[in-house]
Amino acid sequence: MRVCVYGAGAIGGHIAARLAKGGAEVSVVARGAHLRAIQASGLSVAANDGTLHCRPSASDDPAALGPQDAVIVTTKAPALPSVAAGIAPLLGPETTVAFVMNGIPWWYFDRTPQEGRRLPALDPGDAVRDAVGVARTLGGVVYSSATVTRPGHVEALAPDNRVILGELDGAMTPRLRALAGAIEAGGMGGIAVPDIRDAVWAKLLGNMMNGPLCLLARSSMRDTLSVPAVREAAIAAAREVMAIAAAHGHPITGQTPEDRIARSSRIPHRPSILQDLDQGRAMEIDALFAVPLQLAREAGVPTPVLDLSVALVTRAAIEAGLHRV
Ligand SMILES: NC(=O)C1=CN([C@@H]2O[C@H](COP(=O)(O)OP(=O)(O)OC[C@H]3O[C@@H](n4cnc5c(N)ncnc54)[C@H](OP(=O)(O)O)[C@@H]3O)[C@@H](O)[C@H]2O)C=CC1
Ligand SMILES: CC(C)(CO)C(=O)C(=O)O
Repeated sequence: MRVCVYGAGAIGGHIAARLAKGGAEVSVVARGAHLRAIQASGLSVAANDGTLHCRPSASDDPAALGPQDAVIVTTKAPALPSVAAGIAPLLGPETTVAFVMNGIPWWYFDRTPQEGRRLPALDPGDAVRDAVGVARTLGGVVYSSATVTRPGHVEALAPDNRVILGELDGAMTPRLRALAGAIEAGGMGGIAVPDIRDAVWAKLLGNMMNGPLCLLARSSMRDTLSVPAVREAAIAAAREVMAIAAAHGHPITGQTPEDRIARSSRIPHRPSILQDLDQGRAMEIDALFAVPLQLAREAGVPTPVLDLSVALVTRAAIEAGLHRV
């Protein structure tokens, strides 16, 4: 299977290495010093089950990589317009494109009773929709705590490593199973599900519970959540996310806020949105925080803890020049 990972940073680098380990023919779109390091020495991932190393074809020009069986997009949400502008050479008539990212996705209302509704903050001018098309699109969510530690090197040491994929209409199609299987073959969970929106909300629980608080504390999940008052705020935020998800028909089941916080409290990872603030990169404020809170307002769900924490981190992002309203 020919698979290109578009935006092979922390998460994309980890997925690319897993795909290569599983036997897929992998290429990556990357840029800058990270691209040059991959071209020169390959991609290394320090994972919980050992170090992975692969030598994918790598370029910042998708035309150099050509049409694929599948493309996995793993950029940050604010980079999606650049993906829309670049992706055409990777697409053949049958190419699947999986968006494996955090937050509410641009395709959220497609193939639902609200078909036709758009989320302009997530896909300005319908650029991704027009470039990729809904028919090719798979939704995706990833559990992994990953960081690019230096060009060409990713660290992803936490034990929970899974990619969850789904068709937008819930069908369990051969292309969905094939891509999940290619990831699974590399030793990372590759799970095909019939309701990817449930998985989107379950993942958002972690991002909304931890993200704003870690941003305010400028600290890892483990350090931030070690403070009892902060842990209480995180539990309150998690309850708010669960209420929004349930109000939109995607109840988060099988875990309590306390379970989720106990898991996060063990991980010395700086959430990727904090890594963006650290490194001066555009922040995923809309996908992770603003759009979910817009959905809360629409459903009449009160979210006082998130309202305050998100307002503060949005201010910080604007002040840092990493977000625009
Ligand atoms: N890191 C983590 O632990 C987790 C992250 N996520 C989610 O996964 C997604 C990816 O996050 P993460 O891997 O951390 O992000 P990274 O910033 O590490 O990786 C994204 C990569 O895409 C590159 N990129 C962006 N646009 C282009 C382009 N047009 N051409 C070539 N390369 C491009 C970036 O380059 P450059 O650096 O030059 O901008 C960067 O290397 C996000 O939605 C995030 O929220 C989900 C779970 C955990
Ligand atoms: C923090 C984590 C691992 C889960 O909430 C994440 O998704 C991120 O770093 O963006």
